[in-house]
Amino acid sequence: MASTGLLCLFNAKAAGSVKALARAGCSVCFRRNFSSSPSRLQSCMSAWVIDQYGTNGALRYTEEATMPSISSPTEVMIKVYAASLNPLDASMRGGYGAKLMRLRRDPLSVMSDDSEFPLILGRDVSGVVLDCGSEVTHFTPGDEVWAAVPPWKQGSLAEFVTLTEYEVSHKPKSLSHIEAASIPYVASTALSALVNAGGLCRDSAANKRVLITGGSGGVGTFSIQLLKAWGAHVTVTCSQNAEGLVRGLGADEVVDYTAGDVAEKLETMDKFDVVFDGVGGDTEQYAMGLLKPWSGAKYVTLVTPLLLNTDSMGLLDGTLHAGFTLHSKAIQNVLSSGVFYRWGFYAPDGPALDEVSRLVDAGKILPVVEAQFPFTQVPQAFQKLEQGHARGKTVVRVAEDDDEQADELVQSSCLETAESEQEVQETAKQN
Ligand SMILES: NC(=O)C1=CN([C@@H]2O[C@H](COP(=O)(O)OP(=O)(O)OC[C@H]3O[C@@H](n4cnc5c(N)ncnc54)[C@H](OP(=O)(O)O)[C@@H]3O)[C@@H](O)[C@H]2O)C=CC1
Repeated sequence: MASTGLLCLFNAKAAGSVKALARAGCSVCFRRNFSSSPSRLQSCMSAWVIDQYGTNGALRYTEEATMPSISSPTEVMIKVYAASLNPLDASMRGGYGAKLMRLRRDPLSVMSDDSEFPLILGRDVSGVVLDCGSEVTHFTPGDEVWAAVPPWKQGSLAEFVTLTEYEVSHKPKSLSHIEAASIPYVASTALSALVNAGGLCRDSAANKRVLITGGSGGVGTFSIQLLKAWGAHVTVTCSQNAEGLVRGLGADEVVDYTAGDVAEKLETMDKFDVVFDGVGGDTEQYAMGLLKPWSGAKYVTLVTPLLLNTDSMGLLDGTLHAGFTLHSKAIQNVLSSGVFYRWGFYAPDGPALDEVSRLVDAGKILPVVEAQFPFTQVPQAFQKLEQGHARGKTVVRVAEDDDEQADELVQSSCLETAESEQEVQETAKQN
């Protein structure tokens, strides 16, 4: 370590604040100096990218990914501390949704050969604001933030990510970056689906009977807690070995879908106001019969054919086909039993995350981190994701906390000093 770095380190420590290191601009202590806008200092960053769609082998680590920049006055640049993985990341790595995402990224791309690669995956971020556009009003550099990165934007498996102010929220103070990164994407999805499609909200959910299928995964573990915080009665389907987890998060009733006919068991229960389906497939067949008829009850599924249709049929035909499927199911169900059939989707919503942040800091929502991996092991994190049977979330530590880094440096430099003092004493003794 350079002596100037050591000097900074001890001055900062003596001043009682290791963060003073970064403010003092002791870039020599760190791999990079993040205390100024990086857009002026560097043009490359570390990231995991894909250059083509494929299996895990398509993931490539590079230190030469293009730095994002603030290209509109409402954008915020974030230094990523932690990211987490969602099933969508593995699907997108394989090309799922490629046509629609490409159009959303760049509407002119359908008429050109411009490639979307290299593409950075990762939908959740917890980090620190580095730079803000001139019209950003809610954030300033240094703020700790969290966000769900829309799938059409470059993701969070990178040192930096740029989002619009509307997509970003202040991170809950009570959570570490690793814990915080486990929440935004599942929270944004659950909120969008439950509120916009399910018609539930803080003021209307009390005593509503809600069934969540797939309660042990990322969306499920968050939704149980959100609905309990809103006063709903929550029934969950999951495997037998996840019962303790979902009950611990507040589920009132749990049905083990691996032990016999799940539909039969659910049919013995009182009917539901909302079924929130994170499993799809057969669930749809029996879920309609579980809802209270002619009472405005809603079935909301996250497992929709929209992106599969646009991938296989093209944008126009795929969208029309998906729209036809949705409308025919919706009409059939509302006419036959007065229940509403709806699709739920992720939607970016920073203000909704502000509300989640308050619930987290009030102790009403806990992060459920099942596994965490260092940034060097992103392919292993994908392997874990693809094994399925999630019990909460898989998180990637993109950067270590500056305090921890500085403390480690302080400790190692103290060690170096102690070792050199010992050497001096030994040399003196020999002389
Ligand atoms: N439309 C949209 O915008 C979005 C859609 N999604 C989709 O929602 C679904 C859930 O997402 P997420 O929670 O992140 O996924 P996870 O992989 O985190 O969780 C899925 C959970 O479901 C459990 N499970 C599997 N089969 C069943 C079953 N038959 N009955 C009950 N539980 C089951 C799994 O555990 P085990 O196998 O051990 O039982 C696992 O705990 C995914 O299909 C995802 O793609 C998610 C986000 C946005």
